[in-house]
Amino acid sequence: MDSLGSKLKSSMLPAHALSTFVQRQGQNLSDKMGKGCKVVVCGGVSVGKTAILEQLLYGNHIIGKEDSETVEDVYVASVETDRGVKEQLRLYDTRGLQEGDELPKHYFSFADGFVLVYAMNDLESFRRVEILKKDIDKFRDKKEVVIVVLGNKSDLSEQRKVEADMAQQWAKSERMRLWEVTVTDRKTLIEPFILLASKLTQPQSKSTFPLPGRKNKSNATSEN
Ligand SMILES: Nc1nc2c(ncn2[C@@H]2O[C@H](COP(=O)(O)OP(=O)(O)OP(=O)(O)O)[C@@H](O)[C@H]2O)c(=O)[nH]1
Repeated sequence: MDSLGSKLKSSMLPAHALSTFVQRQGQNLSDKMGKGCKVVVCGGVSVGKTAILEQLLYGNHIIGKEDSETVEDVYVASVETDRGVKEQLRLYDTRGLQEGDELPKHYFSFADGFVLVYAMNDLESFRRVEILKKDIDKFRDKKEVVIVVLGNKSDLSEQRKVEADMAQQWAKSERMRLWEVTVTDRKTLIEPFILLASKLTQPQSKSTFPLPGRKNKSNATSEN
C-alpha cells in the first residue's frame, strides 16, 4: 500500500484459470499507473465490488470473508478482447457509497469506463447505480465512456429484491449491458469484462476523408 492508501495489484491467475487474464509482472508502479484504459468499479456498500475483482483476477475470494472497507485499490489486468488482442485495464475499486454519498468527482474526469455494481438482494443498491448513471452523464469529461452493469449475488435468488426484467429494461433504456452475476461462479464474471475491454479498445470507425499520404487507397472509404 502506498502513502495515499491505494494499492496496486496485478492480475495473477491459477494455471487452470481461463486465459482471459494474464499475469503482469516486472513493471514498476509508475509504468503501470501510466498505461491502460481506466475503469472505475463503483456502487453501494458491500455489493461485492472487491469480491468480483478478486475472484475475476485471482479466483480466490471466499464468500462471507470479512474484508476491510475499500478506500481505493487499483488492479491491473490484461484482458483478451473479442478481437483476440490483449489489452490492459486498470480497474479502480472504489469505496462503497452510502446514502447521500457521491462518487468523488475526479473519477468522472479520468475514467474511460465504469462498472456499476449492485446486489440483487438489495434494492437500495440498485437505486444507487441508477443515480451513478445519471452522475456519469452529468459529470463525465470524456465524450464516450463505456458502462456495464453487474447485478451481483445471483446465488442468493431466494432473497431477490431487484427484478431481473425491470433491471434489464432500465439498462436497455440507458443503452448499457447488464449481467446478473455471482462471485460463487467465476465464469459469470468473464463475459462482462471481455465486452468492456473490447468496447473500450474498439478501433474508431475509419474516416471517409482521405488521409494524407494515402491517396490511392480505395478512395479512403470506411471499408476493411
Ligand atoms: N452470497 C454472495 N456473497 C457475496 C457475493 N459477492 C460478494 N459477496 C460477499 O459480500 C460481502 C461484501 O463483499 P465485498 O467484496 O467486500 O463488497 P464491496 O462492495 O467491495 O464492499 P465495500 O468496499 O465495503 O463497499 C463479502 O462478505 C463477500 O464475500 C456473491 O456473489 N454472493
